[in-house]
Amino acid sequence: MAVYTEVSDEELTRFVAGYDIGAVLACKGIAEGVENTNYLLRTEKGSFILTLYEKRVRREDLPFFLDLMEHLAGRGVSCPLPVRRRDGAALGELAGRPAAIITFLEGVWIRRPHVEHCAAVGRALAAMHLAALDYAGRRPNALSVPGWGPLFAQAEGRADTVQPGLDAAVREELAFHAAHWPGELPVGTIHADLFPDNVFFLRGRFSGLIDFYFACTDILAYDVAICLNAWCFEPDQAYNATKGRALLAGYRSVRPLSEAEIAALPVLARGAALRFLLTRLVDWLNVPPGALVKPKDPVEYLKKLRFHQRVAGAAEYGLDA
Ligand SMILES: Nc1ncnc2c1ncn2[C@@H]1O[C@H](COP(=O)(O)OP(=O)(O)O)[C@@H](O)[C@H]1O
Ligand SMILES: N[C@@H](CCOP(=O)(O)O)C(=O)O
Repeated sequence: MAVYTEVSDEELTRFVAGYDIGAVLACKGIAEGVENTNYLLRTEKGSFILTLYEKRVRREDLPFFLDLMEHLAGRGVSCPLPVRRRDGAALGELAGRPAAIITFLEGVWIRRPHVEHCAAVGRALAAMHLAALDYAGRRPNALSVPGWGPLFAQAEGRADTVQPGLDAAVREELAFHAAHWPGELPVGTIHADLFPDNVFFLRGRFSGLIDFYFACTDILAYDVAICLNAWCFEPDQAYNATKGRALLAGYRSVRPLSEAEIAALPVLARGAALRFLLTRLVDWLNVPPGALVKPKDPVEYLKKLRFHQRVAGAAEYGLDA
């Protein structure tokens, strides 16, 4: 359960009184997510998500995320909407943290995605990329190549306690990306964390996207690579090319991928694997005392990285011609 910050009844009542959503009927910590504190809030006007933004979220980035949700929803992307306070602000302060209330999205996330879910997420990702083309907000990706070295420094020589050889493996990979990261691919607003737990389905059909708190301005095909990692590996970390083919075909049915984007997929997928390996490693080694959170396994992403290192070309991801 990700609840880093407890909220007293008095604080909550005062906070919610700033909104036009009626009185609080119930508020429960949510047993999912690892980044922020989330509560399911029920009021006289319905169900909402109350989020208190934690360590990785910089306060100055919050308008980018909240405005992006409004922009996407306005362009027909199914995603939560920030609820505005009576004074018009989408962002407030609760228990010493920046906090917002967003609308509740109906649906559930899929624990064991099938091929059709991968196709649906490919389509949804491409639709999000297109809908965000005219989004004016810009946010450089703090978790791209220049950020990976400083992130790894937070594991301070402790990587081998998690997996022998991990320290050297990460150092080699950092050097590889410093030399090979592609520079000329189409850039736009990316979700950057579109894992199965951030995509909802209702009665078997795609119902929407959540959790835009890693969204940033970066290479669009990098977002595709993140999804290949998150959706197309089996629990034993074997790559499933049928799922990969479905995800890529779904994406390309909405937004074509250029030859350069396709050629770059193996490097982007390696980078995506390293990025999540690093955040998971740092989180694994630094669980805040008393926090109700289950850190995610970094070694899972080392295995994915090893797969991409062996890939000879993008065709291995299951690309149709
Ligand atoms: N708008 C929403 N509608 C419904 N459920 C939500 C919504 N936002 C978050 N949740 C629930 O909270 C969980 C954690 O949210 P998430 O944004 O992924 O957390 P984190 O910021 O820690 O990554 C989700 O898996 C989902 O169960
Ligand atoms: N998706 C990341 C963790 C952060 O996302 P959350 O939505 O699960 O809080 C990972 O799997 O490492």
